[in-house]
Amino acid sequence: MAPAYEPLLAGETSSNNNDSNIIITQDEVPINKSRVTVVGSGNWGSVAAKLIASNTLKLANFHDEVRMWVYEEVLPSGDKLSEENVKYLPGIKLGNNVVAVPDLEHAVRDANMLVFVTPHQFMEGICKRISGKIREDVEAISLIKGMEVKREGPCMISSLITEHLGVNCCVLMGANIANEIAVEKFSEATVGYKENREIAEKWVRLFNTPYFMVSAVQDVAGVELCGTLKNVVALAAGFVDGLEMGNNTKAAIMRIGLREMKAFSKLLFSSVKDSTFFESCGVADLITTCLGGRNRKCAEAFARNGGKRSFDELEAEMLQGQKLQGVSTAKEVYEVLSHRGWLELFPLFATVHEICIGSLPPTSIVEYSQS
Ligand SMILES: NC(=O)C1=CN([C@@H]2O[C@H](COP(=O)(O)OP(=O)(O)OC[C@H]3O[C@@H](n4cnc5c(N)ncnc54)[C@H](O)[C@@H]3O)[C@@H](O)[C@H]2O)C=CC1
Ligand SMILES: O=C(CO)COP(=O)(O)O
Repeated sequence: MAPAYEPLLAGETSSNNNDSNIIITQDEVPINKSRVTVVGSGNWGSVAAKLIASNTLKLANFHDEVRMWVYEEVLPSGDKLSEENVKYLPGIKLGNNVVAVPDLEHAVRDANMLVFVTPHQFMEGICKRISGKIREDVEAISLIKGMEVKREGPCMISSLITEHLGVNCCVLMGANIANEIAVEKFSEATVGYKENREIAEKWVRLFNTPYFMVSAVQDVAGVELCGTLKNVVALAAGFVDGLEMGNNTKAAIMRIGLREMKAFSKLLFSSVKDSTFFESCGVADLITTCLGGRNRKCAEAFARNGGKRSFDELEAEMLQGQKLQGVSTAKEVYEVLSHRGWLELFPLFATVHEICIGSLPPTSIVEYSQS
């Protein structure tokens, strides 16, 4: 039997048969069809479902239907989120083959490809709820930019998924502001994988479209740390914008931030590759987030208000249910830095957290970050 990730043969099309797990290729070789569930239905989660659903219709080795777990608070009575996520992605059709499922266990139980894309703070609870309730052959991918800090040390979200669910977990990160991809503007993304290149290629095929170009690198930690840490630098860039310090200052902050991202990643995982920082997940994501992301936007407002309005207040007012990842990531990074005695090595990361909690004024971003 050919593996499910066997490249498609020319002329091969979807069988459109949702009732069977087996299809027959032109060579009469039966292959397993994969079932995909997206866990999360926020701004990026909805766009990810749209990308995937456009491909499962075209690719023969995937079932057409894509289930999307919808946390109950987003279900306005009577609205079908499978057509449009009126709260987190209004005005965009996700595809008729996206099925919104409010029950988490029901959403994941038949899938052998799980795509995790929720704000990072909810992932541990989600993993606990589905542990032991998923198929044994599940492959997972995390699109989540963030980390947890445990007593033992930092824990990336892909590791959290692997530890709780006992499954292999790739990551997909990149310069991917969701609202731009939703209207099919061109962008790139990076899949990070540990060992199994064929699984990574299967994920690439599931996400890749003419306007969303995906490539894979063997550096799961590097890719995930890039996506996670750039949110801290984006806050610094937002402070600079709020203080109207200009483009040169912002570029300087981005350069110092990139240097800290690389140094921190390599101190945590010696396997992290320099080349990863030149992929979409690295410098490109840093640039787009510092120019147009939500973390930048809220940090700009925070600085304009002289730090007098909290991030929680600004998030609720400006993002209407969407979640900032940078403020909690800055805290998590700070905990690692203090615990390991690295605070002096990472002045920008440390200063961002101290500004967020009100220990330093926003103007400190340039005074302290350079030392
Ligand atoms: N939005 C974007 O442009 C991009 C986001 N990302 C990353 O993707 C991840 C998810 O982001 P988004 O989809 O944008 O989410 P979002 O920022 O739109 O957050 C809202 C989501 O959180 C859910 N939620 C709220 N309370 C919850 C709870 N108690 N338990 C479980 N879920 C709850 C909501 O139902 C909704 O699905 C984040 O790590 C983010 O950094 C990555 C690339 C782009
Ligand atoms: O990760 C992102 C773009 O790649 C989005 O960043 P924000 O969460 O700051 O909007």
